[in-house]
Amino acid sequence: MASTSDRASTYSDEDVDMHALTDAGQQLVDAILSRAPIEPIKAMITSGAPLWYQDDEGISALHAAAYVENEELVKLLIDEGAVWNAVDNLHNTAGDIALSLNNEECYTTIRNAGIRSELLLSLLSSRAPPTDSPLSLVLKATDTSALGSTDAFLSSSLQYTKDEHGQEICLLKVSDEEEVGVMMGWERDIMQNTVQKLCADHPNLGEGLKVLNVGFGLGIIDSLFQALPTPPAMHVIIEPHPDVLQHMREQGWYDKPGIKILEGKWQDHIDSDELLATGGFDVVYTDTFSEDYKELHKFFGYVPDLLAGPESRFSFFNGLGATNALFYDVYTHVADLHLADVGIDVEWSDVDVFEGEDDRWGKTKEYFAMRLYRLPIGRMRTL
Ligand SMILES: C[S@@+](CC[C@H](N)C(=O)[O-])C[C@H]1O[C@@H](n2cnc3c(N)ncnc32)[C@H](O)[C@@H]1O
Repeated sequence: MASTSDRASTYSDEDVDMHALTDAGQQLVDAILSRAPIEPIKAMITSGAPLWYQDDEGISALHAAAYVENEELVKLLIDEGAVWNAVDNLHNTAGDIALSLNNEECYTTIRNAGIRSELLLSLLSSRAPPTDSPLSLVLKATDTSALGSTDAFLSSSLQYTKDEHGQEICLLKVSDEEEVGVMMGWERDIMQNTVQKLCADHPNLGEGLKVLNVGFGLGIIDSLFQALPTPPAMHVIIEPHPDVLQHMREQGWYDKPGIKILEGKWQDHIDSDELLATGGFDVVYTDTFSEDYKELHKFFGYVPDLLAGPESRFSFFNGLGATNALFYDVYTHVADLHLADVGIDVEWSDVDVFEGEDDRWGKTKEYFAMRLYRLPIGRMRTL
């Protein structure tokens, strides 16, 4: 058996400090799970028990407080700097636990902490923090694969094909083993509902709307715009991917009347004279790929200049964070607040994207795990 002095020589001071910290973190989690009174818990936090600690199952103090549904403690932990978006080994945040227990107060406290933190990060990143700042982790695309980097995506090849249900799909080959759907047929309902809400009662529908769509993909939304009772008077599509442009050529999109295709990224065209000379659009929609929230936020800043007037409408594919209920809710609220900042008020509605077909789209649908899609329709606020 090793003597105390042997052990002391085996561990460095840093190891001992780390052990002391993780012990204190574990004691805090255990105390919360055993519903200890709040005063001793406060004392543990004051004496340095780390709120970032997660046990072998990934449970943090905040997860524990959500499990025991202690609203006061959830507030205290958030105020003390608990990490709102830490996930346990089952990929659940504390907010997901509160949601599964129907505890609205705990859930809202954690969700609002997420919204505050994302708004702060976005403010900081708009003032250009160093690119390696840990602060911009959530808003910055750290993924340099074709899934998270536009440059890598644009130099990867895409394949238009049909799935086993006969639906057209557009696939991106990420590696020899993995293919990801850039656009899948299950999104058709979302696109249909979006076009309905953007166009059906638009006062200019009868004379043909002026439409701008960013990102062609399968052309689902563009085909729906073309199928309106009066086809658009002007229909501009911005698309950068060479394989998508080739597909558009093969499908005759370049020859359709009223269609103008701007080849390139929206970032290349958005403040060009060509777009601004249109005098504004009745409808603007954007649904790109491999871009993070920061790019969408930038796009929001151009929308007021793109819209023709108070009847004009804007929508975007609201898919960020949609692998997790809390993240999806946070991104939806952050988008709502950022659009309000540029003078656009959003009406949200729900589209049920499952309709009892949970596994119909298999792995390719993993990026959208929510049952309800939150559909945004924005309009310029009138004074
Ligand atoms: C998900 S698909 C759009 C699907 C489309 N809404 C539909 O109804 O079929 C995304 C498209 O955005 C394009 N894209 C990616 N980055 C872009 C960018 N920066 N500017 C414009 N389009 C972009 C992709 O090449 C792809 O064609």
